[in-house]
Amino acid sequence: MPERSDTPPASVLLGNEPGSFPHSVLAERHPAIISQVRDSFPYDPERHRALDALLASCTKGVIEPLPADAHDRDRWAAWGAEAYTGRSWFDVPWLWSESFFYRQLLEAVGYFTPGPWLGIDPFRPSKLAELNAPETDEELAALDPLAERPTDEQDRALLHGSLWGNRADLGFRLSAAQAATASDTPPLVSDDSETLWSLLPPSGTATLCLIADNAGRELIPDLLLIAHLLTQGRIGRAVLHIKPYPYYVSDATHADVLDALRRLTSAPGAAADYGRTLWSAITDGRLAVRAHPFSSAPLPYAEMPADLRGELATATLTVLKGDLNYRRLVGDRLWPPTTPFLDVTAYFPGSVAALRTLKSDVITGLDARTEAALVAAEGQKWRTGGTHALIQVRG
Ligand SMILES: O=P(O)(O)OC[C@H]1O[C@](O)(CO)[C@@H](O)[C@@H]1O
Repeated sequence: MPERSDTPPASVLLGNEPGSFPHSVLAERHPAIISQVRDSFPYDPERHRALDALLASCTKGVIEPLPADAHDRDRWAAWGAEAYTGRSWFDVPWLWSESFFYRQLLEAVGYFTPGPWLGIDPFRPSKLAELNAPETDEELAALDPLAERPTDEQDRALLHGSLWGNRADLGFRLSAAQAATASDTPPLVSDDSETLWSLLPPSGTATLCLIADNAGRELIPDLLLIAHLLTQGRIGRAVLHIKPYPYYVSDATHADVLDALRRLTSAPGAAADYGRTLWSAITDGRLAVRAHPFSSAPLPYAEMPADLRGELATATLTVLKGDLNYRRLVGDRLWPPTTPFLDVTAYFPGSVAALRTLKSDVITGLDARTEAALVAAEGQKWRTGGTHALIQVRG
């Protein structure tokens, strides 16, 4: 059972308010993603017809059921599909709507259907383009001078690399944390990194669960951070939670982990050392990769199943990456920004940290002065622009 919190729940975000960010995601972003997917591979007419049907459904229609023989139909029923089928995508919880959209998109392209498209990730071309971009080379080259710096600087740079990587911007250059935003408000709106480091002393015994977000230029710095923590003895073991199937365009799957590892091991200089550290940690069991079905559930983590709760309870620290995981961690609700992070995560089965750039309206744990400065400088744009970030920890 979740631990009690005295904070009354705020309203769950829906997508039915024109002009709001959730509405724009459903009304504009989802159709654009369907177009992008159409162009990613030479899909056959049947796949195009299924994409046409999904486009009509998600813009003007209602939520359709999964096929009767879908392998995960019962799971989605337990996650709410029975209650939401037949309703407008805009009138059910936004988190649910968005998550089910990606499930139906995979249905449309035959990802789960025996045949030629089985297991073909429609987002793989864009993920690979990002992984192989010259910017990634530059960012990996920055690891060479970093290797000469004192350990505490490396700690900080790699933590910030993982944090800002969520903006698809590897930030392990030491200046990243000071980079100015458009309004000159601080890039980090909340910074509990000292608590985070205090939870991982270099004793070699800690277990880290890292619940990953995006592939490519976010996953690379996540992996670098894990390699660094293992090398420094701040952790003895890590479990990397990834998605069981392609999700939210760029979310990391096991194939993406393997692509990222190969990218590291084939790079020149220090990057390859990190790659080899990770490769041997996987082969000797110090780094495990796990694709729990709940990783792509349309539900907050407060509703996580008992097996996952048990697993996270044994971790020294669980780090959740990214915006979507943050929404799921604190509940996808329009909290007053000063709602204590400790209250809304009181249910979590162990120490937990969020590393997130701000890309949706949900926010907790701000002090009143920070919130006032952000609003004065940017109105409400700071919530969704991706130019601000946070490190929040419940020890
Ligand atoms: O990759 P991240 O950081 O989880 O961000 C994904 C975010 O993108 C959106 O899908 C649309 O902007 C948000 O709903 C979601 O929170």
